[in-house]
Amino acid sequence: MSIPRIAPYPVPTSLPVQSRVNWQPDPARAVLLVHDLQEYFLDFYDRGDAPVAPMLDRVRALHDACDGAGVPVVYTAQPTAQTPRQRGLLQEWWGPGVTAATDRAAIAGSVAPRAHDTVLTKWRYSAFAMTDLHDRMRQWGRDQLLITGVYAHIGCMATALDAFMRDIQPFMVADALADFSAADHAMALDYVTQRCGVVLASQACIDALAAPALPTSLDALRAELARIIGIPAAQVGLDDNPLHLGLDSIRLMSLVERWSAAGAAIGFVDLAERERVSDWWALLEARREAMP
Ligand SMILES: O=C(O)C1=CC=C[C@H](O)[C@H]1O
Ligand SMILES: CC(=O)C(=O)O
Repeated sequence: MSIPRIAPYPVPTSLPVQSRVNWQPDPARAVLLVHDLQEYFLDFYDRGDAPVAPMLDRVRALHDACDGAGVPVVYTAQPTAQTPRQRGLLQEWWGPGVTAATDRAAIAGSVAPRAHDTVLTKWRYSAFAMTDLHDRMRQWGRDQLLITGVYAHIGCMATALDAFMRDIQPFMVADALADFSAADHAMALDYVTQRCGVVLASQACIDALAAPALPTSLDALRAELARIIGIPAAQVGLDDNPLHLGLDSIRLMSLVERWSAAGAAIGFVDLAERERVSDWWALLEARREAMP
C-alpha cells in the first residue's frame, strides 16, 4: 500500500480544548521540529491548495519566529538509500516509499533548512527513533518540542507521544501540520490533547516565543539553570556557583542573550563574576526594576 492521493481540505481552525495542562511554549525550552517536509510526501497533495499551501507558509513564519527567539530548528528527512533491515516494517506497510523516488527526497525548497539548522535522518514514525534528537535536546537543555510538518496522524503524532514518554512537552501546531484528510488531522489533534500534549495555532505559538523570558522567581531561575545544565532543580542551591554546577560558557552566553533580549541589561561578566545563584537572582531583580 502506498500513500493515497490526498484531496484538499481546510486547515483546522476549531482546536480541541486542553483541560489537563497549562503548558506554554518557552523560548528557553523549545525546539521546533519540521517533520518530513520532503517533496515525496508533499507530492500526494495539490500543492497550491489547503492544507499544504497554508501549512508551508506557517512553517516559514514559525521558523522566522524561532530564529528571532534563539530557538533551535530541527528537520527530519528520510534517506533515499535504506537497506531492507533499515526500512524494516515500513517496506511491507508503505512499500519502497522515498527509496523509489530518489529525485523527490529533498526538503521542499520553500521551507528549506537554513545554515544554522539541524537535519536528522529519519528512520521510523517517531523522530526520536534511531536518531540523536533526544541527546541533542539534553545537550541544549531544552524539553519542549513544537511539532510541524507531515503527516499529522502518523509521524507527527507518534513523535508527540514519544516525546511525552521522554518527559519532553509536545506541542502540535495545528495549522502548521498536514495529513491524509481533515478527519485524520482532527483525530491527531484530539489524541494529543487528550493523552500527551498541547495543540495550539501557529500564531499563539509565535506570540509565546516572542514573549521575552526573564525568570519571574528564584525558583524559576533555579529551574531554568537546572534545565540548561541538565541536572535536577533540587541540585541548584542558593549558594551554588552555576559555573561549578556545569554551566559552560556557551550556555552562559545563551542565557545572557535571552535575558538581554527580554530587556535586562546583563552582560557575560555580570554573571561570571557572581559566584552564587542567589547573587544571580539579586542581579536579575535589580536589572528588572531598572527596565523601562
Ligand atoms: O513511506 C514511508 O516511509 C511513509 C509513508 C507514509 C507515512 C509514514 O510515516 C512514512 O514512514
Ligand atoms: C511522512 C512520514 O514519514 C510520517 O508521517 O511519519
